[in-house]
Amino acid sequence: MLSTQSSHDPQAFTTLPDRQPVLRVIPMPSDLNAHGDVFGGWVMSQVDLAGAIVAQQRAKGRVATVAVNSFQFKHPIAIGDVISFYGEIIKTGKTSITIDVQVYSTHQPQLAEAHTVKVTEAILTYVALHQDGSKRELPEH
Ligand SMILES: CC(=O)SCCNC(=O)CCNC(=O)[C@H](O)C(C)(C)COP(=O)(O)OP(=O)(O)OC[C@H]1O[C@@H](n2cnc3c(N)ncnc32)[C@H](O)[C@@H]1OP(=O)(O)O
Repeated sequence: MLSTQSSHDPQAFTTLPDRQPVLRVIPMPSDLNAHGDVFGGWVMSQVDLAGAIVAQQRAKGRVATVAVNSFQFKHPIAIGDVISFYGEIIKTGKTSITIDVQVYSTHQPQLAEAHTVKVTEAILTYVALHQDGSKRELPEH
């Protein structure tokens, strides 16, 4: 049976951050696991993309993911939910950029009873690359 609720727990309900998301997508039926919830690997892929968008802006060019430092799935995502990804730089080094990615799921956004739940938190590190794939120093801001 397909899951149609992100979370039944009103205590988990929250509001979206007051800033633009990096990415906003709706999962499709092909993104579900055998139990009808959105597959964790799909979420990880979208989180990697969202973090990479922020890292590329800071690096002013190509980056690669060097580490997934932490990843927590806090609540399931249901098909049809609108998933919003927010990314923030929390650390930079000589060649690396560490991004905190927060993921929110909004159920039935078109209806008055819409609700939003924070579903995932992750921290990833990216490295700035030359076109040949070797690492490079981050540019000044
Ligand atoms: C969106 C995508 O591209 S997904 C693709 C999947 N990712 C990839 O294919 C990347 C494969 N990896 C690589 O090509 C190489 O490891 C590179 C080019 C990214 C890095 O080269 P290395 O010689 O290993 O780099 P090095 O060990 O010096 O680390 C580079 C930086 O990453 C940081 N870093 C390396 N490993 C980690 C880690 N596990 N956690 C956090 N930071 C790390 C280092 O601290 C360093 O940061 P700094 O320069 O800001 O001090």
